[in-house]
Parts: sequence; structure tokens; C-alpha cells
Amino acid sequence: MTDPAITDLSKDAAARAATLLVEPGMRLGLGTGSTAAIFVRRLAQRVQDEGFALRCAATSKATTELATSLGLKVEELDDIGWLDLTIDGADELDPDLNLIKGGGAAHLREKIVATASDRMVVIADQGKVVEQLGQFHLPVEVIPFGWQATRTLVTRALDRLDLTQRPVLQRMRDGKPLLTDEGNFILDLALEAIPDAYELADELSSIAGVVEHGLFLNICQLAIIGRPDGSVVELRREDME
Ligand SMILES: O=C(CO)[C@H](O)[C@H](O)COP(=O)(O)O
Repeated sequence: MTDPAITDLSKDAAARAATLLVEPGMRLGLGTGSTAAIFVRRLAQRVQDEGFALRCAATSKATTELATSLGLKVEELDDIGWLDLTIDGADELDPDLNLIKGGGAAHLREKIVATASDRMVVIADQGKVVEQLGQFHLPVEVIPFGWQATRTLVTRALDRLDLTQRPVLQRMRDGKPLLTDEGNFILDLALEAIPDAYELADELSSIAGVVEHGLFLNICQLAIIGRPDGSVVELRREDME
């Protein structure tokens, strides 16, 4: 079915394939971003066509609004309790299906939802697949109180790990600091490469003002990569093959 809101054929191919993983009655996590939004649109079409029930939890206010406007029932994660499956996009994914997320500033809720799910599946276009994470800036959500001290601690941690970096920037929107759905700030870490994502994740998580970083390690089980011709390739973690 044609939907004028869907213009990216690769993302749409991945999103359509992901809708086939959804079974009637499932408790489903809905991601955030342009690819996740296409999935929500395709899912809503399928639910409308086939008339089955789902329980959905969303990873952002934007996704809640979109899904609700399309007739999907969105509930609080705590009212559902646990999820069978979460489908979300990513900014980068490596061969182990470790991810960078948070380009849309939603990685805190995204990580809570993904880790409260039996399975997390990423949908993306080929441009997101990398050999090593780190070309995409790594988002780190920090609480506003003392955020500049937190930034200093983040910079020191990067120095300790010998990571090539440019100054850590606060993400802005319309000339003002961007506020996440939780009312926090985002720092973007412009690194050239992340040779040891687990080490960096541990360092960042140990800083008091850091709420959550955008490294999703060992969380995603399957990635569906869409191509412009409408075909998809599935990537599974090597240790799961
Ligand atoms: O992590 C995210 C939002 O916080 C998104 O999933 C990520 O930024 C990918 O977005 P898009 O599908 O628009 O490229």
C-alpha cells in the first residue's frame, strides 16, 4: 500500500520485513527515529488490515504520538511489565550487532525498553553497518545539574582511554540546549573510532552525572538491513550463528 509519508525504500524494506516478526497479542516495544517511524506506519497498516490486538510501549513521546495517531494502543511500559519484542533503528551497528544509538536523543528510554524485551531487533539501511563503532558521534545523556563538571569528567575518561576526540559538545536545538524526554541534556562525543566499546561503556557509566550513553552492547539479537530494491539482509551475531 502506498503511504506518501514513506519515501526511503531501504528503510521501508527493513520496516516491512520487521512487521512480519510481530504476532497477534504480542507485547511490543516501538523505537524512535525515521526508520522506527516507518515501522510504526507499516505495523499500523498491518494491524488495521488483519484486525489483531497488540500491547505497545513506546521509546519516546514522538513515537507515542505517531503510534496513537495511527490507531495503535500505546501503554506505559510499567503497565505492560515485560515485552516480547522491540523493533528500533540505530545510528551504527558493527558485526557483533553492538550499536550506537541516540541520534534522536531517545537512547535512555530506548535502552530501558530494549533491555525489558525478550528480543531486540534493529532495522536499518546499509549505511548504518560499520566494521568498528565510532564514526557516528556517541550521545551521552547527562543531568542538567553540574553538567559542565560531568563534561569535564567525560573528557578525562576519554583521555585516559587514549581516544582521539574533538571537544565534547552539548547538543543544541533551535539555539537552546536540547532537552530529552526526561528533561536531561545530551553531550555528543566526536570520536574517530571506539576500539573497545565495553571499556568505554564502563568508564562512562561510572560518572555520576551520566544518565545513559548510546552504546548498546550485547542487546540486539538480529538486524534487518534494507536495500533500495526492496530486498533485505538479516545479520545475526556471530556467536548466535
Ligand atoms: O537511536 C535513535 C534515536 O534516539 C534512532 O534509532 C537512531 O538515531 C536512528 O534513527 P534513523 O532511523 O532516523 O536513522
